[in-house]
Amino acid sequence: MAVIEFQKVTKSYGEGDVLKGLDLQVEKGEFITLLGESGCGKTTLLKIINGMIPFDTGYVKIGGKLLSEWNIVELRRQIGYVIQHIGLFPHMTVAENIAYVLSLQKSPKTLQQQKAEMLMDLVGLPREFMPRYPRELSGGQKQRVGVARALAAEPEIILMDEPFGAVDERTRNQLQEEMGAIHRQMNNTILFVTHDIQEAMKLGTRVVLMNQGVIEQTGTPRELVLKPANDFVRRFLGNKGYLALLDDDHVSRMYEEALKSEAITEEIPALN
Ligand SMILES: Nc1ncnc2c1ncn2[C@@H]1O[C@H](COP(=O)(O)OP(=O)(O)OP(=O)(O)O)[C@@H](O)[C@H]1O
Repeated sequence: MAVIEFQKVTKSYGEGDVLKGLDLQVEKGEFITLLGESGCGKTTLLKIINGMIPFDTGYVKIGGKLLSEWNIVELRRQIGYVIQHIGLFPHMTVAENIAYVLSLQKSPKTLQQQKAEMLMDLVGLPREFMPRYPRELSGGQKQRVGVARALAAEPEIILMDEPFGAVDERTRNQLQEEMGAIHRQMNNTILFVTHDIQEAMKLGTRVVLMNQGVIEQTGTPRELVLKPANDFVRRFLGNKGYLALLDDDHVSRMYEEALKSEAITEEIPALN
């Protein structure tokens, strides 16, 4: 059973449809990267999932249950949400921010403390940061707290909207590595919005490439590059898709082999 299911979903903010009959099924444990140009509807899709934006027609199921049947507060507590400017609570310490959902659930203080410690280790934050306030953290550290906070209630689904867009490149790379490791360890279902091809290719077990409210292609990074569904995909990825794949040693080796094999050489996009 799909954890998230969209069937012919449309959404308009007034003029024209921003989502145009979108179908998407996400299985448990997938790391989906939602890729596409600014304004193509990525954030809208994401916010429909946690009920922050209503849709017009079609249906959406979360955990097999129609969105309309969910108690929205309960739903949101089961879905972690991480955004670019993370919105940590400024008057709460790092530990309190991380344990926020647990405190709402009235879980015992000792458990909150243990959970916060475990999550700080997981996202690579030194424990001595626990009593600090958000204003005393760097951008990358704030994002780590944001990720830890989103993980605290052990949500099945985590939505991430350009979470690493505002940090420097080195920190961004580190955060990407860590997110990949967290996903491998926790095996939750992640939907991650980005307009950065490199990031989408690096993180996604499956990439969903959107364009003006429709999905042009979904597939593994490799499938998108080797078997682009249409000219849009081919143009969008261009050399960047190919080069992003080459960043991964393993895929790079597969490519070397593929380049030697006449059978699929033609499917590899030209590098000029
Ligand atoms: N509340 C709103 N009212 C009116 N139009 C909106 C609203 N929110 C989004 N839109 C429009 O809907 C379209 C899709 O927006 P959305 O934020 O989903 O795109 P996106 O792919 O996430 O873009 P970006 O990468 O720039 O964040 C855009 O044209 C945007 O201007």
